[in-house]
Amino acid sequence: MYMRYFSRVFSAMAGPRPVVLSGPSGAGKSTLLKKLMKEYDSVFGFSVSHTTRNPRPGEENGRDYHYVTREVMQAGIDNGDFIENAEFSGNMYGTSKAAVQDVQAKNLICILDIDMQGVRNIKRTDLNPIYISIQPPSLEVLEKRLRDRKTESEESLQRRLHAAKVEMEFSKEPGAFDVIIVNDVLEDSYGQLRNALLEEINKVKKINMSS
Ligand SMILES: Nc1ncnc2c1ncn2[C@@H]1O[C@H](COP(=O)(O)OP(=O)(O)OP(=O)(O)O)[C@@H](O)[C@H]1O
Ligand SMILES: Nc1nc2c(ncn2[C@@H]2O[C@H](COP(=O)(O)O)[C@@H](O)[C@H]2O)c(=O)[nH]1
Repeated sequence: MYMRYFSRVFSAMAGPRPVVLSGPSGAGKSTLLKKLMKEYDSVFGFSVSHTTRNPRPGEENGRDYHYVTREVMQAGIDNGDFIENAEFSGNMYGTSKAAVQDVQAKNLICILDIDMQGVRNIKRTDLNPIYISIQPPSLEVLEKRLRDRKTESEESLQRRLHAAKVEMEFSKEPGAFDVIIVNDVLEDSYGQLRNALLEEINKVKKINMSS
């Protein structure tokens, strides 16, 4: 009930439509969204999620994630601070209301990088984002990318590959996503992502120019 009320407040603010990027771990979501935010730094803002997983080398608290303990995360969830949350590969993840609000307050397009549980939960709110699925060319390519990234233990990698099969099936459900991008050649995929968002990008640019 409260979640719906809060979401309605978001919609009523009538800023640009948020964007949800989802798809299997290792498909290339962060790679693509980093390119997008580099090219359009005054157009997009990243919704910084909370997670209980440890930071990877190069990741920064408050920029990539808010790294918290299970106790802190659970307390936030119980307090109603999150729009959605999920358990993924042995860790908790969630989008706080503040994370989205911070971006929307700047009139930027808010990008959420979330798993399929997050997509299902966001669909129950009035956030009304554009849903984009980033898919790998195949499970074999995905495994190679995840192994080459060298961020996962063998156990975590196997969990992520298992989840990936479910995520790949989910993307085929009618109406699950507005756009599906198979991330094979990075520049091609990036072009498709940019095209899919061009209308929203131009809206924000226009608003920024007139203010
Ligand atoms: N088109 C591509 N061709 C080759 N390698 C790619 C391509 N896109 C991404 N990669 C590489 O694949 C790996 C996984 O990409 P990335 O970390 O962006 O995936 P992700 O979907 O954000 O994963 P996670 O959900 O686990 O954060 C990275 O090492 C990245 O450099
Ligand atoms: N439901 C949510 N999923 C999230 C959130 N933040 C990230 N994610 C997804 O988790 C997996 C793993 O991410 P990683 O950084 O550990 O590789 C990936 O699919 C992300 O999209 C969130 O707030 N909610």
